[in-house]
Amino acid sequence: MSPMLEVTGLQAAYGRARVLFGVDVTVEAGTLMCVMGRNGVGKTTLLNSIMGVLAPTAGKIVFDGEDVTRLPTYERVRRGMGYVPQGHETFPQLTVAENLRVTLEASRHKDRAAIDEALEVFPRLTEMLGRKAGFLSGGQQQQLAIARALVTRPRMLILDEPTEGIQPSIVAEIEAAIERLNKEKGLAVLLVEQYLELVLRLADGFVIIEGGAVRRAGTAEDLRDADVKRLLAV
Ligand SMILES: Nc1ncnc2c1ncn2[C@@H]1O[C@H](COP(=O)(O)OP(=O)(O)OP(=O)(O)O)[C@@H](O)[C@H]1O
Repeated sequence: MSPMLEVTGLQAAYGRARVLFGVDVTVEAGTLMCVMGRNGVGKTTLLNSIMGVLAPTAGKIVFDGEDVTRLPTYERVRRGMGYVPQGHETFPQLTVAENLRVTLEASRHKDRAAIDEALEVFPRLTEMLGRKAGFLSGGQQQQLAIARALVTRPRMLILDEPTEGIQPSIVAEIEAAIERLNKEKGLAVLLVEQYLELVLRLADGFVIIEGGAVRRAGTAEDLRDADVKRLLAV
């Protein structure tokens, strides 16, 4: 079986400032892989490069057997890569329902049932369909951001710190949703996450980025090693 996502030798830079020097990450179908590392090591840069938001300077990105390295972001989304960027981005002036609808209209399938499927994962949003996204709490906005990605019916979810700065009760709901999407619905997940306990519960594997490359990789169990913890310490 070929991997769902295979990233090899990925390099990225902002002008002359090089951030990634050759990152390799593989996500097998149906598994949850976590990307970790201290602040500013380039985790967001990695996800943006994988999605084509940022053009990598070298390397290859293969999604479900197809080389997508040169495809625009929307073509990657069409092929089943669902992206939830850092900072729970939504359209603040639109209602929850409108946020989901514009995503559906931009999707390839345009099947309205996808909105109900996404709401089923986050029932709390069902009570807020008429509310403007800008008036939701941070945690609810994060749920909406994930729900929007789900409306495209992705085969893989790419999530950038979905629990960052979010109240604990909603963090638990978001964790449960990610777990269900991965374990029950079989979605592959690539997750940037600093919350170690959550990673220990959900991840099949991890990579730690340092110095622009993968410094350590292993199973969730290996995250308990003292030297791994040292690589994560701020
Ligand atoms: N648009 C940009 N222009 C120039 N430099 C940038 C830009 N975005 C990020 N950087 C720099 O690239 C490096 C990696 O940033 P990135 O956001 O990818 O790290 P990160 O690991 O995701 O950090 P955090 O955990 O704080 O989100 C940092 O030194 C950052 O200052």
